Amino acid sequence: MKLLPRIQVEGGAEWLARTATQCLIDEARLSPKPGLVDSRGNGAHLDLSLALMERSARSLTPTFQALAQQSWQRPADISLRQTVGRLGREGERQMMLATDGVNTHRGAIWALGLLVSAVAMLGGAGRADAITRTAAELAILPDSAAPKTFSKGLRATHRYRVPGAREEAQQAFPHVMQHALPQLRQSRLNGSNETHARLDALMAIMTSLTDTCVLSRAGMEGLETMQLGARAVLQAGGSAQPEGQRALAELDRRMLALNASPGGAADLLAATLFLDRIETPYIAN
Ligand SMILES: CC(C)(COP(=O)(O)OP(=O)(O)OC[C@H]1O[C@@H](n2cnc3c(N)ncnc32)[C@H](O[C@H]2O[C@H](COP(=O)(O)OP(=O)(O)OP(=O)(O)O)[C@@H](O)[C@H]2O)[C@@H]1O)[C@@H](O)C(=O)NCCC(=O)NCCS
Ligand SMILES: Nc1ncnc2[nH]cnc12
Repeated sequence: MKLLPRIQVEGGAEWLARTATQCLIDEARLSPKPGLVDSRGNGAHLDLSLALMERSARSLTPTFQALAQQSWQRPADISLRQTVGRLGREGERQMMLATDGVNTHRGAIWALGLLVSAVAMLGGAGRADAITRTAAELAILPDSAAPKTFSKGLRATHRYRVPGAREEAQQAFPHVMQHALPQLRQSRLNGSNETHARLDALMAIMTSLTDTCVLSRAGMEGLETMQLGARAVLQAGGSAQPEGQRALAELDRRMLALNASPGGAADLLAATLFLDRIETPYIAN
């Protein structure tokens, strides 16, 4: 009997890590995604492939597991923020080792890492709104050990005066909670299959995210192309409809012509799939 809490932590952490990894793999395989790596190919990327994305996702399971173990039933305070930051950076190192130095999942480690920690902080369960609020409590705490380097994302948020990955988490993931999760579930209710429902959820994120990957590669023209194109897909009834499929193919063509890839939106789709599974775990296993 005395061992039960320990078993709960270990079993819960292992399940959360496996689920987070699977959501990264599901996101990578989902097709057709505009500009992104998917089952068809490399999208706008010269240095990425589906095999590399999957290898990267698998390299992150121990990071997610450690995040869950260390966060179990702990409050959002500086001590936990430091632990999560250290584990997140160690995860980035593992990812770079697995990919020979290609940045596949930096934004995903941030978003899913915070969400895995938040579920654990809540004792291994919880509704999506409580989880994202808890993740935000952690994300707004100062990261004293952060390197003082200027990342591509930071440069884009300053240049275009827009929010990026940091703000998305600090605001409790509005693109997941207000756009992607409702769209995922509405498309399922409308009778769409899982692939179309997930593509629609991705479109819902892309209608308004200021994705710093797109901004870095293709500027404001790329961002507007992404947002307008995603709106056109949803206005045509979504990716299950022939007109929506035509709009999606057109968006893919335009994103490739601009060398634009919405890596941040892809990360938030993985985060959406994760929260969806936490709320309905029978889908996952
Ligand atoms: C706070 C951090 C997220 C650091 O953020 P920052 O903006 O300073 O740094 P970036 O390195 O740019 O990483 C941000 C990544 O987040 C994704 N993203 C972009 N826009 C948004 C958005 N609006 N909302 C949410 N997420 C967003 C995106 O990740 C994806 O793209 C990556 C590939 O990007 P890039 O390297 O630019 O690649 P290419 O365009 O292909 O480059 P080239 O080929 O042209 O060279 C890929 O990783 C996707 O995941 C952004 O890149 C956070 O990372 C941090 O502080 N971490 C420290 C550790 C920590 O505290 N962790 C705690 C939780 S575990
Ligand atoms: N499918 C994908 N393609 C390119 N970059 C990504 N970042 C996260 N998922 C991605």
